[in-house]
Amino acid sequence: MRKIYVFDTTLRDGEQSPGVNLNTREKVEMALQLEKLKIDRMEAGFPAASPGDLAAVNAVARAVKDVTVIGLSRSRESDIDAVREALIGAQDPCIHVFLATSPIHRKFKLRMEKQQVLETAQASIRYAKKYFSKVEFSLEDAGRTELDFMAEVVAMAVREGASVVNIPDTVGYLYPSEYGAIFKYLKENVPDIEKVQLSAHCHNDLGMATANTLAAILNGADQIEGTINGIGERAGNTAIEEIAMALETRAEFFGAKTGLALTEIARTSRLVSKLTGMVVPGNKAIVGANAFAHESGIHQDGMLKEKTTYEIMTPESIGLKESKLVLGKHSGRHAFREKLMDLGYDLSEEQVNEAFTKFKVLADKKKEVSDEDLLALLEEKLIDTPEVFKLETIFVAYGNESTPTARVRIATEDQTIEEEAEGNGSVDAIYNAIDKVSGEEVTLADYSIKSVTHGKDAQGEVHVVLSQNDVAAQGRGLSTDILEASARAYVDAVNVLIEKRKTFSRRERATL
Ligand SMILES: CC(=O)SCCNC(=O)CCNC(=O)[C@H](O)C(C)(C)COP(=O)(O)OP(=O)(O)OC[C@H]1O[C@@H](n2cnc3c(N)ncnc32)[C@H](O)[C@@H]1OP(=O)(O)O
Ligand SMILES: CC(C)C(=O)C(=O)O
Repeated sequence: MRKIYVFDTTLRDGEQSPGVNLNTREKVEMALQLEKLKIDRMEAGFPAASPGDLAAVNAVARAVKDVTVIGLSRSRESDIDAVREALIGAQDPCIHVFLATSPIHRKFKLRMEKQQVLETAQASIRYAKKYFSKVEFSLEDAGRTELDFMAEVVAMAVREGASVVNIPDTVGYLYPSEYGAIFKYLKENVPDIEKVQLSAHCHNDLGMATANTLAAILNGADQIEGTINGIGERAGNTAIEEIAMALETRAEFFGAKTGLALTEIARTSRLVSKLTGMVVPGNKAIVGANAFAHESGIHQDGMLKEKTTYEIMTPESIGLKESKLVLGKHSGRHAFREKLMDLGYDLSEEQVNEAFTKFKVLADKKKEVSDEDLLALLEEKLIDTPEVFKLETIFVAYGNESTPTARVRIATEDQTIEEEAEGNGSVDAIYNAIDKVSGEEVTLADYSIKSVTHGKDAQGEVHVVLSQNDVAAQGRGLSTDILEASARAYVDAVNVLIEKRKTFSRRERATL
C-alpha cells in the first residue's frame, strides 16, 4: 500500500483562522499531541511573523522528537534567517519557502513579471539550501497559475534541490478533476520530477478541499497538507482526519494510506478545539458530535441489528467509545426499548407501548430526550393516578401591570368544562380556574418546583400537596413548561384527593 505523508499545518495555517492566537505553551501542547497522532511533518509557525511566533516555533522544535519540524518563510533572506533561528535544536528541521505564481498574484500583489518570480524563487531556494537539507517550495495560488509556467517553476525547484514541491489551491477554486489533472501533468512533463515529493495543499472555499486532496492522491501526490478539524484561513484547510479516514475506509479504491495513529484522532480534535476556541460543528465529518450518532427510528433499528447498515467506519477506530443512539422525535420502538433496558426497565410490550406514546409527546417538545427525561417519564407512568379530571388545555395571560388570568379546559368522564379565573400570579390564576372546574375546596399546603433535566428546554417537575379537612394528597406534574407542569401537578393532586376521600368514606362506612 502506497504511503501518503502527512504535513500538518494546524499550528501555522490553522492558526491563521480569524480570532485564533496560540501562545507557546499551547503550541507545544498541541505539537506533542500531533506527535502522538504520528503525523510525519509539522509546520509550527511563521517565524518572521513575530518574535513570539519565532519563540513558539523554537519551543516546538525542541519539544518534539519524531516529527520533522517546519518553519514557513517568504522568498526573502530575512524570513529564511528567522526560520534558521527558530529551528535551532530541532531533530529534523525543514524550511518551507513560498512565492505566488498566478497572474493575479504576480500582477497585483507581488508586482512581478514571470521572470522575476522565477528568479526570486530560485534565489530563495538556493539561499535556503545553504542551511537546510530539507527544503519545501510552494507555488502559492498554483491552482490559478498557467500550466506551462507552473511546470517551469516546478522544474527549477527540482533542479535547485527542493525535497518537496507543493501545489496549493490557495483559494479553494478548483474542481477535483482539474486539481488531479495538474498532478498528472507535472508528473508527465517535468524532468526528474521523481526526485521530489509532490504535495497537495487545499483550501475549502467551495467545500471541495477533501475531494481535491483525494484527487491529487489518485494522481500521484506523495504528501498532503492540512489541519485538524479543517481549521484555517477563511473557510479552512483540508481536514487531515477526513483524508486519513477516507484512505482507511476506502483502501481498496485509493490503494494508499497515511501512517497516522487513527485512534488519536478524536483526542487531537478535542484538544485543537479547546485550545483554538473553535467549536467543531456537530455534523462535521469524522469528529463532529453527530458523526456516530443516530436519531431516526429506521436507522437505529438498523444499527441495533447490524452496525454496518449505517456506519462505514467505527467510532472506536478514531478513539471514541461507541456510537450513540439519540432518542428524539424520529426514534422508534426498537431504540426506545433498548434504552429502557439500559436504564434497568424490563417492561412488558404493553408498558413499553404506553411509555412510548408519552415519550413521543415529550419528544415533540424537546430536541433530545435525555436519560433523566426518560426516568422522570417512566416514574410518572408508574404512579397509578385515577383520572377523574383530565387537563386538556391551559391558557394564561400575564403582564406585569395587569392581573394574571388563566383559562383551563378539563375533561371529566362525561363532559368537558372550561373555566377562567384571576389570581395573584399565573400559577394562582391556574389553580383558581381548576378549583372552579372541580368544585373542590382545597388548601395548597405545599408547592415545589425543580428542573429534572438540563438546558433551556429542560423539563420542570412540580410537586404540590393539597389538603382538605384531614385528607392530604400529593400531586406531581412534568412538562417543559413550568405553568403546564404546575397545572398537571394540581389536577393530579385533586384526583388523588378524591380517590383518598372515597377510600376514607368506605372505611368509615364499614366501621359504622
Ligand atoms: C497563503 C498563505 O497562507 S501565505 C502565509 C500567510 N501568513 C501570514 O501572512 C502570517 C504572517 N504574516 C505577517 O506577520 C506579516 O504579513 C509579515 C511580518 C510576514 C510581513 O509584514 P509586512 O512587512 O508588514 O508586510 P505585509 O504583510 O503588509 O505585506 C506583505 C509583503 O510581502 C510580500 N510578499 C508576499 N508574499 C511574498 C513571498 N512569498 N515572498 C516575498 N515577498 C512576499 C508582499 O508583496 C508585500 O510586499 P511589499 O511590502 O513590498 O508590498
Ligand atoms: C504558504 C502556502 C502553502 C499556503 O498556505 C497556501 O497557498 O494556501
